[in-house]
Amino acid sequence: MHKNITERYKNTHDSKKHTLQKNTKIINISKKKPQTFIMRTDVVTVTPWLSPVVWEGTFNAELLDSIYLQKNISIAATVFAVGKYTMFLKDFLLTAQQHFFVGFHVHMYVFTDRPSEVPTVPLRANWKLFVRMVPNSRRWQIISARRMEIIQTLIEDELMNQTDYIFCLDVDSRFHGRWGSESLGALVAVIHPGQEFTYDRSRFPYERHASSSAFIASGQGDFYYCGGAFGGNVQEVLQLTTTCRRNYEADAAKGIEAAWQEESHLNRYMWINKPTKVLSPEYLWQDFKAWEPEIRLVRFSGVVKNYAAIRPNLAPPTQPTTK
Ligand SMILES: CC(=O)N[C@H]1[C@@H](OP(=O)(O)OP(=O)(O)OC[C@H]2O[C@@H](n3ccc(=O)[nH]c3=O)[C@H](O)[C@@H]2O)O[C@H](CO)[C@H](O)[C@@H]1O
Ligand SMILES: [Mn+2]
Repeated sequence: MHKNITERYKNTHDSKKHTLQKNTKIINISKKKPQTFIMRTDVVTVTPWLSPVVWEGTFNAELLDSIYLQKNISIAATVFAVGKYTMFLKDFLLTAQQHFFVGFHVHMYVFTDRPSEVPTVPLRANWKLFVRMVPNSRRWQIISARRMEIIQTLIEDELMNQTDYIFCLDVDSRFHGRWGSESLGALVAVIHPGQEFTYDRSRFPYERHASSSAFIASGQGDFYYCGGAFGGNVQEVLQLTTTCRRNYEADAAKGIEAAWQEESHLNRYMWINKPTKVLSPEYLWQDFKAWEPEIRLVRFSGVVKNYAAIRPNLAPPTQPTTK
């Protein structure tokens, strides 16, 4: 791996001025793209547990691709389109072709109760699309939360030892910019766009009832992460989905549903098991929000939708958040 990278960049080095020690694995690319290494100072770029927080301007996409392409990795993605949400599939899939892991092996899993409504879109050469049946439900909360169980089963039955990474994405969204190898990590969370990333954590809409297994006490927690995009390697995402599913079901058996369903359980999980990579809200913005000054590029964004028209039961979110 290092040999090829070194070769790729060796022409950019002035070997007389920058002599690398024999066999060194440190590659001096700062001469080629110095701007890559001027860290952003307007945003958090590393967590207190030393995981990177990925923003435009903090990474070299070409270098990262050259590292990961050599590994011949495969990436699975899941997207659920149950009931009327099939209307979002076309734009989701078309824009994913343009921006999501371009050049990599991508296996896209579409879960739906209406397979006849899955649009036919031209696929890139190294893409595969799989359509899987799932039941509908009378409550959108259950459709959303059951994703954890279905992803757990998918990994157990099909992806383990076959696929390297998986990302689990909301369908009511479109890609607008690169989402690629910079996002890869063992356990990957995305900072929720609706929660101003500068907020005090006491204002985050974590589940605040101690009776729920998604409970996070006031003063605790790191970031508020979104349920609409998360991922990692298949082993880690199996742990995550298994735990969130178990906790969601344990709550349900007690008649409890956390404030934001599986998103609340995901936040609890990510607080206990720190993500090894955190993606900025560039990786899930919302179309109705103006870009904040910190947002230099929106990569993936939720479309504006009429909740009452497309959800099987009611209703816009009732919580006092910007979700
Ligand atoms: C941006 C973001 O992080 N959004 C999260 C947020 O609300 P959202 O308002 O984004 O939730 P949503 O309506 O998009 O539902 C989540 C997802 O469930 C699927 N779906 C839902 C309803 C339905 O009738 N059919 C269907 O297929 C679909 O893939 C959708 O994208 O909170 C939800 C749980 O409270 C989820 O955690 C969402 O991911
Ligand atoms: Mn959504």
